[in-house]
Amino acid sequence: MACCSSSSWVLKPRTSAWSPCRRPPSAAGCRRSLIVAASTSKFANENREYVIVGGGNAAGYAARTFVEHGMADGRLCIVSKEAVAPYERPALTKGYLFPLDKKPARLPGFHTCVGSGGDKQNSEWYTEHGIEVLYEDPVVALDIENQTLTTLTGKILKYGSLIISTGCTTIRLPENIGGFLPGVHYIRDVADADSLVSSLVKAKKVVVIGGGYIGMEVAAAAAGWNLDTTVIFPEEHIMPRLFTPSIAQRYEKLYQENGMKFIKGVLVDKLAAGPDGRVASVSLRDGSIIEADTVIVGIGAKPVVSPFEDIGLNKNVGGIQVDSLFRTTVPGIFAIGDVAAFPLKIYNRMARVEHVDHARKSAQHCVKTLLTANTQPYDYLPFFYSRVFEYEGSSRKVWWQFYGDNVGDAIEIGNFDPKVAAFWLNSDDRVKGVFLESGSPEEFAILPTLAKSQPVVDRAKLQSASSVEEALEIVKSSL
Ligand SMILES: Cc1cc2nc3c(=O)[nH]c(=O)nc-3n(C[C@H](O)[C@H](O)[C@H](O)COP(=O)(O)OP(=O)(O)OC[C@H]3O[C@@H](n4cnc5c(N)ncnc54)[C@H](O)[C@@H]3O)c2cc1C
Ligand SMILES: NC(=O)c1ccc[n+]([C@@H]2O[C@H](COP(=O)([O-])OP(=O)(O)OC[C@H]3O[C@@H](n4cnc5c(N)ncnc54)[C@H](O)[C@@H]3O)[C@@H](O)[C@H]2O)c1
Ligand SMILES: O=C1O[C@H]([C@@H](O)CO)C(O)=C1O
Repeated sequence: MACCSSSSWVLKPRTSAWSPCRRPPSAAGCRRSLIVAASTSKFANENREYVIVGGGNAAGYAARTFVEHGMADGRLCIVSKEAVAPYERPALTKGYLFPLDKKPARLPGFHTCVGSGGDKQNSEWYTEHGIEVLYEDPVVALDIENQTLTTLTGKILKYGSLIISTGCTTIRLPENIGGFLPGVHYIRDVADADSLVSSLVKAKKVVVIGGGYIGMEVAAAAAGWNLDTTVIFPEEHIMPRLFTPSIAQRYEKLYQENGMKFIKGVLVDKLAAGPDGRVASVSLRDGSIIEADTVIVGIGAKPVVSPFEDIGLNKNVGGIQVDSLFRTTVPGIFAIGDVAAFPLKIYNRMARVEHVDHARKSAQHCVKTLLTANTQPYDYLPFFYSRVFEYEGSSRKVWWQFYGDNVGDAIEIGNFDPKVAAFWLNSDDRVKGVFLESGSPEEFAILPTLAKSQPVVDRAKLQSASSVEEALEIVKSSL
């Protein structure tokens, strides 16, 4: 069989609307055409038809979609800053931090796409599918005119189409207040998680700074290690961007029952080192000092836009601006996952979503658009979740999911025994967002339909529901 296109390694024109041949190439055929084209090119061996920058969650799902379309073999290159093949990042603050005697998750156990029931794509999987992966060699420069990328080690990669999936990086406390001391941890990748585990094995007093996702997941993990743990954050309650004060209070009580201490409404002034140079204490703006041998900081993340600023950024939500097909303002260049500022069609606004469901779905949608005649706009329903206290022997596992938009008034039903639900209604009594803790699989499964359909409900009837089951029935019957 002839290769899909004898010109498959001749770079395509930079248009986001080109439609390549869709016949699956034979692996051998494609590799032959690579050798022929490369030897005649000015950029010998440097031409790549499709390049993905970033080897994270979105990249793993994008690679799978290339394979599904028969367009990976000999055509796709992933340039990664990390040393390992793409993995399901959420595991790092969940199974990865289980106590060492409670079977913690380790690679290769959670490479993408196992988090959604797909193949475990380890490094051999990429080799077998003819995908070139450049590890530990971040991209440091982009030349839009010449369609080239430069990596840290000096490789110059000429691309046909480029997908940027550089994700986010952790926001750090400044060095001059002790944010870089030994024993102070941030957690974004598997190397960070390993470093944290090496501190936890000898830790006695842990301070967690930040009351968001990282703070709550890492604090729950520290409880599993039976460590004296204090969580410090500037707001009134945990998870301030999503939880209502009342929902937060229920979770805080559960954490306190597991030995956690909270210091709320205060900012950190300084982290100080002991005689061994490691962090020894955390001073707060109110003058108090808390001893700590291990500090974990989770104060948010920011999109990694460098060195891609010239492509066009979104001023309001940050990140690289794309349209509903993940096309940037430069033809042939796309952005997906945490770094992409995209039109959130359902709410008619631009958004950046720093959660794994969007990373997976944006990757699939973008690659489908690139490889087929797809012109269907991305129509995303925001989905966030967390799971804590999952380790064997924990007295109470916690699993919540949220779909939609947390705008308007929240109506809360249930006693956290273990279920609780919340429904956000706008001024027209339309359901905008739904939250559920410890629901059954069937109950969780109905949530996206409720949030997507946004039914108008009888507010008084919903408020008087005596159980989560009854409340869900009321909303379902309004569809
Ligand atoms: C600890 C943790 C736990 C999380 N848990 C959950 C959860 O439970 N549920 C949920 O919905 N979401 C969770 N998230 C968020 C979720 O992991 C992200 O939304 C998702 O990983 C985004 O995928 P991405 O591919 O856009 O970015 P990432 O997965 O961050 O991948 C980006 C990759 O690009 C690399 N990179 C950056 N710059 C360059 C460069 N110049 N050249 C080459 N490579 C580069 C990075 O090293 C990284 O490997 C969690 C995040 C973290 C950090
Ligand atoms: N289950 C999940 O979806 C999940 C889990 C872990 C991480 N993540 C992702 O990882 C990234 C980082 O998470 P995160 O928890 O760091 O961010 P976050 O935005 O969820 O929480 C940041 C928290 O930091 C605190 N804070 C902010 N500035 C501070 C300061 N100067 N001093 C002290 N506290 C301060 C606030 O309490 C705030 O709630 C995000 O993209 C997040 O979506 C998601
Ligand atoms: O989405 C997820 O993927 C990982 C894990 O399931 C992979 O095995 C995890 O902990 C999630 O929350």
